[in-house]
Amino acid sequence: MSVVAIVPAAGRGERLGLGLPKALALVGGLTMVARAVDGLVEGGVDHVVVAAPPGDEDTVRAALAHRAVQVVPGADDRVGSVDAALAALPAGTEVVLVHDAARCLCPPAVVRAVVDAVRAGHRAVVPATAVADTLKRTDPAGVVTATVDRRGLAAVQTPQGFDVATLRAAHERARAHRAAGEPVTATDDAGLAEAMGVSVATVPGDPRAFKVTTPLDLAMAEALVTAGPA
Ligand SMILES: Nc1ccn([C@@H]2O[C@H](COP(=O)(O)OP(=O)(O)OP(=O)(O)O)[C@@H](O)[C@H]2O)c(=O)n1
Ligand SMILES: C[C@](O)(CO)[C@H](O)COP(=O)(O)O
Repeated sequence: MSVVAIVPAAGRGERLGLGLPKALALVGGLTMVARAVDGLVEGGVDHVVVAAPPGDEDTVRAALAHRAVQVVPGADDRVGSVDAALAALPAGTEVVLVHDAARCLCPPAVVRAVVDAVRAGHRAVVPATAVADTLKRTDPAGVVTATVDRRGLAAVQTPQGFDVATLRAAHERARAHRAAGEPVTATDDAGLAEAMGVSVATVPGDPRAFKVTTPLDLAMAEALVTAGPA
């Protein structure tokens, strides 16, 4: 059974603020996109398709030197970037993972757990962690209006895994909504599958699979790599 990973890496990294696409930022001397791809391959993925910032495809290819990956131009948002990579999936793909380049320290064990759960028959699988903070709703002025019961809530990471037909159908549906002028509000691929009524299973996530979003996250990633395997 062929396992292919799509790596959305086309974001501009505005919140990181380095003036370069986030996937090309270095963590321990290696780009985030290269670290993300290496973790996927170590986790048993057979082939990787990377969605690069349009115009930066060659830079991303150079960052991935010696790795057998396909690089395609991404799009204006994450859903579009994943959709662009989906169009490039090789024939014979059965399990497909979608994994943020920005979650570059995700342990290979999480990748394996997601793949195993799809192979076990789940159409959609996400790594999930417990929510540690108390959650509040606020009004536009920032005043708390309610405390949210966090029991039963989970923070969801990537890689997210799907049987290929499910992910294709979810993105076809999103594309059709967009073509009809309707907004697509899902912030992850599992959300697109949920919108079609697909049941999404969870496997345990890992704190090291955190998304590098801000300069503090980058400093934490650097510190983790310097500290070595935990
Ligand atoms: N048009 C986009 C936007 C995001 N992504 C990817 O989706 C993942 C999660 O996105 P995020 O962390 O929000 O990255 P950025 O969009 O780069 O962040 P920012 O909003 O700060 O610019 C990242 O690996 C990013 O490269 C993508 O492939 N295409
Ligand atoms: C896909 C994701 O990483 C799952 O937690 C997350 O939704 C991406 O969010 P962003 O809006 O692209 O930062």
